[in-house]
Amino acid sequence: MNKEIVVALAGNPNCGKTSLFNALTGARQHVGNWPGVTVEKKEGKLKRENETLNIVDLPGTYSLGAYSEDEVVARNFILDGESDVIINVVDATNIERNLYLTTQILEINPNVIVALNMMDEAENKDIKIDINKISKKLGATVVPIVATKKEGIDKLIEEVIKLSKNKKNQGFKIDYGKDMENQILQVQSEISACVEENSYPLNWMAIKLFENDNKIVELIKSKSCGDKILKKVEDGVDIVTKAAGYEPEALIIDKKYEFIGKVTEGAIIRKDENKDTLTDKIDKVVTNKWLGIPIFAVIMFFVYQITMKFGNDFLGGYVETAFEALGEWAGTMVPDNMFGRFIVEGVIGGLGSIFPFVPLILVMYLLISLLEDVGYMARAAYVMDRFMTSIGLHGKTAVSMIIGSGCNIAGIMSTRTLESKKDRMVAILINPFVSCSARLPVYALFAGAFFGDTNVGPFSGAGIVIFSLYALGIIVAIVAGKFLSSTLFKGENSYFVMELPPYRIPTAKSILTHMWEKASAFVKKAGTIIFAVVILVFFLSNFPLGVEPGSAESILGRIGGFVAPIFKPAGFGTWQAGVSLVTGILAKETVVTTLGGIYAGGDEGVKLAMALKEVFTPLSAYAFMVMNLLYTPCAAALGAVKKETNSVKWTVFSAVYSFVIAWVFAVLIFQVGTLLGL
Ligand SMILES: Nc1nc2c(ncn2[C@@H]2O[C@H](COP(=O)(O)OP(=O)(O)OP(=O)(O)O)[C@@H](O)[C@H]2O)c(=O)[nH]1
Ligand SMILES: [Mg+2]
Repeated sequence: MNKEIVVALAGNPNCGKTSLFNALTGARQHVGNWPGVTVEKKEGKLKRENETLNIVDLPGTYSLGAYSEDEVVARNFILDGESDVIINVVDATNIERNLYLTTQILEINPNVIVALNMMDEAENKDIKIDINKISKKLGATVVPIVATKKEGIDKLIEEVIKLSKNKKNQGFKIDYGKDMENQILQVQSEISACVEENSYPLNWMAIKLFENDNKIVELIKSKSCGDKILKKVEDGVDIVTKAAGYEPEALIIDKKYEFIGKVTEGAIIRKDENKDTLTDKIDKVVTNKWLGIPIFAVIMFFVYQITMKFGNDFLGGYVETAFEALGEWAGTMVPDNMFGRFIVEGVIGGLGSIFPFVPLILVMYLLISLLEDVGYMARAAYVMDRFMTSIGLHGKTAVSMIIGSGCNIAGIMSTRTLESKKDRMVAILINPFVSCSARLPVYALFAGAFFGDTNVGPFSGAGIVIFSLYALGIIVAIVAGKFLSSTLFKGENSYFVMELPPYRIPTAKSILTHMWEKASAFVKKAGTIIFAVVILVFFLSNFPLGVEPGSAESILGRIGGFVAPIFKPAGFGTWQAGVSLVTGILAKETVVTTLGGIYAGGDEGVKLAMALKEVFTPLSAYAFMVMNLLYTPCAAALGAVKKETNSVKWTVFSAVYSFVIAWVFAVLIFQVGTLLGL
């Protein structure tokens, strides 16, 4: 049997690596039109005749001198020589800058095929590229592709297999000039004299030492004669600095760009370089200093309006009717005993209370992935970013918050792009305040019941309420972030300018893929954790045997009764609300299924929304929604906090401090509201 060919996909952020990965392997990894979407490596297989290619999608990186966790993943994979061939994905509209990484990769591993991606965009922009010329001067095969349309993929695979059978050992060398080369040689021989086994090419290690590359410096330090080598480097730095007028670190970068200049010279012809593109024109407005944030707010306002009107009132209505009919039908079919009630009240009542909200979640995801794929979300992150940097928070935090508005777990994971540990901790701890899609059903249920009939002009009152919660979540996150970073996580402000991708017309396929992903993720969640909670709630509300099912005397009632007093000052001190918040920690959707399960046990045919109107007022309902917005993250999100912080202490902190903040807000809203006579 043939050995698998390991192929790494490396390239700058947002150049289309994951799109290519999906095209090669048939996977459905998340693609998004902004930098930093992929934060960990993903593997997939591709079979071609009698070859098996093991393709590895890596996070994007501008260079191999990486600092943030996602970049380190890419860097280590390339440096550790784990791949037979590296496909270096290069954005054809931005070749010069992308080639900087290419030169770095080639220096460590000459087995590189350049996949010149986004050829369609280059064509649209009238960029003419002489591929042969570039390929020849670079000394690597260049294959033009369009990852999203699977163009050029076959040729690419062919070249990869060809190279894997005929691997190069050496071959790429940039001339750093006489003085520099001389010093590199000397350090090189110093290394070879005393470091017995070398994991990397000597020449490369010497260059990295002059580049002051952390990892290699550390590696050398760990050797017995490390100090001697580093002294040699230090001397070399002085000599080169004197001769060249500037430090080797800068000189090496310079020479790389000089090389890139030669590679691209006469091979790329651009038209109208100074003309403002449409992207520039739109950006002047949407990233405007004063208009940026209001525009973002207006867009999100409409997202929640459409979500409520179309997703909830329109589509959700059908699902609800279907489940009601199912419940009625099942009611006539099942025996009149515990089992029958389990089916009708437990399963259909419980799960049936959440399914009408599925279209709502999907519509929101549809809108968010549209905004993401078009490139707007990157602008939203950019304007929020500017604001957050201005109050002393790290920029990339905004990106993780925007990703968190789909799912906090993804948001928390995306903080891997933050370089400083302190910034990252802050970003992780505040992420759950940003409202995620799992909390939407809770809002939709309550906002629909209490504010559904109030319209403000053409706008849905429930939609406005939900938008206000989203905005509140972001504000609380920012304030908490400011607080944490000026108390527990004091540190230097790191500066970061976000790169804006061009606007792109999203493909129907990518949007549908997102939808499909979300829908199947939801079905999976409904079939596992949510279903488990539904069953648990049913049994706990029916035991001990002999009590009135779903009463305060049941086990469920007693658990709820135990926590309920805490929420009395917030206006929802019922055992039912209390217990739903407890189960909500398992998965936020189960707040709805728990209430559904409990109130389905009451009067025949009473709809959940009706039942809630008996026990909540609009004010206490709003306080309850705010509680849901801000309190303890769900178990899976806490799991992500644990994984990313690697600390039980901070995970517990995250669970507790958000609960306290949520409680304070809920109580304040209820008490102040009551004083105002609401
Ligand atoms: N027009 C066009 N768009 C493309 C092509 N390849 C990728 N894209 C788009 O470019 C954006 C980025 O694609 P990704 O595949 O997520 O890029 P990536 O390199 O994995 O990005 P990171 O994981 O953030 O580093 C998405 O909006 C894609 O739809 C292409 O060949 N042509
Ligand atoms: Mg990616």
